[in-house]
Amino acid sequence: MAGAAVAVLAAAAARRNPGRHAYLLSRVARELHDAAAVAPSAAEGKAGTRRRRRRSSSSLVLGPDFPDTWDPPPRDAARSHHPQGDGVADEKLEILGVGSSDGPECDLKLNATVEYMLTSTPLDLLELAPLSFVAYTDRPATIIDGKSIAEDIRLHIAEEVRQMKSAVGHVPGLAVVLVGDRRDSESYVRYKTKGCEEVGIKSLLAKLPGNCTEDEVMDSVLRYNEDPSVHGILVQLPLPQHMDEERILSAISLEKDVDGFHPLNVGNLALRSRKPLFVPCAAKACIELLLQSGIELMGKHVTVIGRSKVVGLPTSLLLQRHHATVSIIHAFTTDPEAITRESDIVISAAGVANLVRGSWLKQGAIVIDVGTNPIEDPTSDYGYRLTGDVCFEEAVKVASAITPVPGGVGPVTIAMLLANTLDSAKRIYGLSD
Ligand SMILES: Nc1nc2c(c(=O)[nH]1)N[C@@H](CN(C=O)c1ccc(C(=O)N[C@@H](CCC(=O)O)C(=O)O)cc1)CN2
Repeated sequence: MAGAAVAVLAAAAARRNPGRHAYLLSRVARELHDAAAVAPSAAEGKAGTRRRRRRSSSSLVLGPDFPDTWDPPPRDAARSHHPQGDGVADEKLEILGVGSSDGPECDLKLNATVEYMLTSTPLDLLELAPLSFVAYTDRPATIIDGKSIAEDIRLHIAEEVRQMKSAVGHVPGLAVVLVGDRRDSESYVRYKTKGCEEVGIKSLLAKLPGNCTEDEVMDSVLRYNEDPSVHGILVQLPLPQHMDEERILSAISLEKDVDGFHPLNVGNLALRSRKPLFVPCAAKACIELLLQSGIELMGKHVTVIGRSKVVGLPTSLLLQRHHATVSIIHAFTTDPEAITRESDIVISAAGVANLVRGSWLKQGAIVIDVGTNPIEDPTSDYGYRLTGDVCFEEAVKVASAITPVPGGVGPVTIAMLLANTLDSAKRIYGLSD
């Protein structure tokens, strides 16, 4: 909302409710401040450089509400994106053969190396190239720095939490239900608790043994539903096999469902005429990373790999709300490479290490890697390390922008959870914009 419009609303609300007055005025100041900030694009600067970003508000994340008329889309929106310039004519490309191999990371063999001076567009080149060849540019992709984006978002949330505290005397509260002792789940819950501490959100944890009953989990959820100091509730997934996940997630109060997994929130995300109260955090993180990198979604061909409730499904629904053309790839898809090779943007949430090879990508594609897969690594202190779904060392040579693992989608996912918890508390205290 424009700063001036917020100012008018703030003045009107102040007459009705002086308690909101100070809060809304500080929001006006922030809106005006944000309006002056320049939204960066991946085209600007090198990865990792600190710069001011405009945070995408919840309504921006849900996408613009345009009707489905079948007029041709604006030309700009449909053009393919290359953050480091419009097209790569005259750019030197290395054409590398791909075959079986002893490559270090992604089992890549380079059979032949041919250098071309490219005088046409990358697409033309790929059409001319034999299928078994992949074009690698000598200009590596921009690395989208999720850690730094998450840090900016947390600073913004911390400021809003302080304002809430002085306006209504309360801070947002997040309750987590953790069942069992999976090491990965325990780490993710630790990140969530630490994130809460950093921004001033109160966190509560119900830790239950893996052999507890479904009703004990339900009791924790129902207790948090009734607790007025709790504005967000999540049940860490996966739950042990013997539990009915859908029953438990449906028991979370719709107004506190900060993971957005309640069937009504998922349904409202799927229906374009409706607004869900919450959007799942990883899906929101993918869109946030793309928008903050200045990447246009309307009219783009985006392929989502995976269709889980946690990432793939909500991401594909959210992308449609942004007017992207969405392909969904899953374990039964025949020839997934053929689909990804046609895509402007590839978002992978398959949970399979190094599934997406360089040869799966179109030159200049944007790659968002949601996978965090543990793979054996005797050189690491833990005996394993995390790797994404995408073979980074190959993809970085083909893509124009890519998220790393770790340090890409993960930290922004946690930041989105904090943002959802703040939004929930604002809604409950009548402080929403
Ligand atoms: N109730 C939920 N359960 C699960 C969700 C979820 O959103 N809600 N998502 C995943 C796990 N997850 C959050 O819960 C999650 C996964 C990974 C990260 C993250 O920050 N990863 C880091 C690397 C982690 C490391 O080094 O250990 C990164 O990518 O940089 C955050 C959250 C399944 N369950």
